[in-house]
Amino acid sequence: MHAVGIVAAAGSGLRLGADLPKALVPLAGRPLVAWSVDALLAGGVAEVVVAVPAEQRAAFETALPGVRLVDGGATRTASVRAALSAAHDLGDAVLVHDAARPLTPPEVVARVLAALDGGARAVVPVLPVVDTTVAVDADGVITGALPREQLRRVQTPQGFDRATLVEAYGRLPAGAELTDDAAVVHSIGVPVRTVAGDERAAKITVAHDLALAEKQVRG
Ligand SMILES: Nc1ccn([C@@H]2O[C@H](COP(=O)(O)OP(=O)(O)OP(=O)(O)O)[C@@H](O)[C@H]2O)c(=O)n1
Ligand SMILES: C[C@](O)(CO)[C@H](O)COP(=O)(O)O
Repeated sequence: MHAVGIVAAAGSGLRLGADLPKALVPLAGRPLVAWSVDALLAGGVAEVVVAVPAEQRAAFETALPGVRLVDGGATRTASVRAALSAAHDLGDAVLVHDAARPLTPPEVVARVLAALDGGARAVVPVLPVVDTTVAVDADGVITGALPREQLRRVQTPQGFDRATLVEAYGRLPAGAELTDDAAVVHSIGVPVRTVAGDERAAKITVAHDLALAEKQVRG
């Protein structure tokens, strides 16, 4: 199976609050996006396309020499759509990954690829929910507890049969924004399988996450 990786790296990282785009923020001296590209390649992806903020393209070319870059969009959905258009002729599988998950172990990538190889059209890595999880009303008052044994936290990379992902994005209305790519294929009725995720694949969202990742790298 020839798998192409798409790395969504065009976000600004408002919640992290750094003075450069989140994907370029260094972790142990290397930009987050470089770690995430390497994770995909180490796990068995053959080549990678990275969606970057158009106005920062030169900085990304420096951070990722020789890697194919495309201009991302205003939302994650738009960025993945742009990269998928650029990559649509490549490979029979596509793995979509967040630049913000730099320490994803290669085993997670390999598990996603193995499930695709086994015939799945859509695969996501997941983790159990470990806290009591509740719904609240507009005033923040709990309206009920959710059955956490049925809930999962969804990570990336998310893997797809290429034709399925292309069709799902093709049928998604322009301007629609979904929080991940599994939701895009689910919206056209494709079953999404799950494989085990990994706590080390945590998303860097706020400064505390970056501090934890630094500790993880430095041991
Ligand atoms: N227009 C966008 C927005 C997000 N992303 C990417 O989607 C991933 C997950 O998004 P998130 O962690 O929310 O990143 P940001 O949107 O940059 O963060 P924030 O919401 O704090 O600004 C990131 O790797 C980010 O670069 C993207 O490619 N294009
Ligand atoms: C794609 C994702 O990482 C799966 O958990 C998540 O939906 C991204 O959410 P964000 O709000 O764009 O960080």
